[in-house]
This record gives sequence, C-alpha cells and structure tokens, in this order.
Amino acid sequence: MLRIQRLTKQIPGGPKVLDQVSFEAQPGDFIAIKGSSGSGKSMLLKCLSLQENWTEGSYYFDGTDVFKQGIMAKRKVRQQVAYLEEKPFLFPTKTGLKNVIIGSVSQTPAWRRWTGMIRNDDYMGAMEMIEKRGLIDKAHQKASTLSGGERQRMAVARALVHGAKVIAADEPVTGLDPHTADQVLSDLKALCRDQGVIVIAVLSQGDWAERFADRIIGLNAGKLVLDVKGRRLTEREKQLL
Ligand SMILES: Nc1ncnc2c1ncn2[C@@H]1O[C@H](COP(=O)(O)OP(=O)(O)OP(=O)(O)O)[C@@H](O)[C@H]1O
Repeated sequence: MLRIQRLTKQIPGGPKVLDQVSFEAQPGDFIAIKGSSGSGKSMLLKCLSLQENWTEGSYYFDGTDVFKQGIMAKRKVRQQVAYLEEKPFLFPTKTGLKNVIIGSVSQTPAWRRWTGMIRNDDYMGAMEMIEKRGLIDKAHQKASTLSGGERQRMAVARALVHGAKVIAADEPVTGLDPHTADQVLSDLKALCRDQGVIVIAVLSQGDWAERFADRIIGLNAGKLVLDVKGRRLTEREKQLL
C-alpha cells in the first residue's frame, strides 16, 4: 500500500535531516516512530504526507510511483495521507461538525473551505464519523471549547471524512492525561483493526508505542536504526535511539 525507498531530505544550505530511510506499510498497520529530539520524526511524517518536498527517494502509494505519475498522484497522497500535528488546527469559532465538514488545508480545495458549502450528504457523513469517534455530544460545540483529546479525535474524524487512508499523527498524546491518551490511541487502533487504516504515529514518550503499535521504527540523526515488529524494545535497542 505504501512503500518509501531511500527517502532523503536535505535542508537547502543545511543538514541532511533524513538519510536513506526505507520502509513499507500495509492496511491495518499501526506503526510507532521513536527517536530523540531532532532525529527527524516530524520530518518523516511531513514527507510521507508531501507537506515537505523530498530531496531524493522513491514513493509508491497504492500501486503508483508517486513521483513518476505527476500531479494527480501527489494530490491523491495529500488527500489520503493526513498529517495531524501535535495540536491539530481547528477553526476555533466554528463547531466541531463544521470543522469536520470543511476539512483541513491539505485535504480540501481552498474554494470549498472558503465558501463553506455543505451538501446534505456531507452533513450526514460528518455526523456519522463524529458519532463513531464517540463525539456526538460535542458536534455542535465550538472547537475552542474542546479538550485536547476531543480535538485529536475530531481531527481524525475530519481526516477520514475527507478520504484519509493513512493517519500520520505527530505526538498525538503528548500533553494528554493517561486516560485520555489511552482513549485516543485505542480509537486509532480500532481504525486499523476495523477499517484497515494505516496509522503512523510519533510516540516518543512513555511506553505508548510498545502498548499500541504492531511495529516500532526508530530514527537517530535522520537514519532508520530500528524496525521491530510485535515485541517490546530491548534495553540495547532503546540505547540506539
Ligand atoms: N525548515 C527547516 N529548516 C532547517 N532545519 C530544519 C527544518 N525543519 C526541520 N529542521 C531540522 O531537522 C531536524 C529534524 O527535525 P524534526 O522536527 O523532524 O525532529 P523531531 O525528531 O520531530 O524532533 P522533536 O522530537 O523535538 O519534535 C532538526 O534538527 C530540525 O532542526
């Protein structure tokens, strides 16, 4: 479904922040990314969602060689690989529902966001997705009043409504209390299991990666130094990060 080969990102006139990173992911995978500060975790997610240009490398998405196929293939990746920042942006004065309908900058065309046009189907689809995320009683609440965990889950609902097949979540549980963090990650895990969504999440703190991910990828100074499936990291492996 998603395969990256030798992804390299060089900041113009600056350092190489990703260096020959390769891995692949299949529907239903929950992959955690770990690594120390500055190791390139956020940059990896931004490159996966094409928020950042690549310096080198090949990207195969859903059977397509993205960089050989041109603009339509890139548009598909931008729509289907949703990048969620640590604190996803929601229009604060609009309701959760309206935010979900409008969509994020990378997934929804500008004209749609500015006109805010809503079809009946959009409304029903958004409400259904919000309900599935357990937020039905928050749908009509202004986004500025949602808690950190509710914002995360609302942003996931928004991404899915607009066609996301991959959720690239950057520190989705940082700053959340343990109960809320558990809820956010359980929700993401259910998406993998029930809908075949791929989740690639930076989970650098605590043991969230070990508890929720099927696989842990480790970065150190932009290089992939670990790719461990179905088990906890050993002490020696932790020291590589
Ligand atoms: N636009 C940029 N210009 C220059 N350097 C950049 C730019 N974006 C990222 N970097 C550098 O690339 C490196 C990797 O950044 P990245 O944000 O991916 O790290 P990270 O592993 O997510 O760190 P943290 O855990 O602190 O968020 C860092 O050294 C950062 O300073």
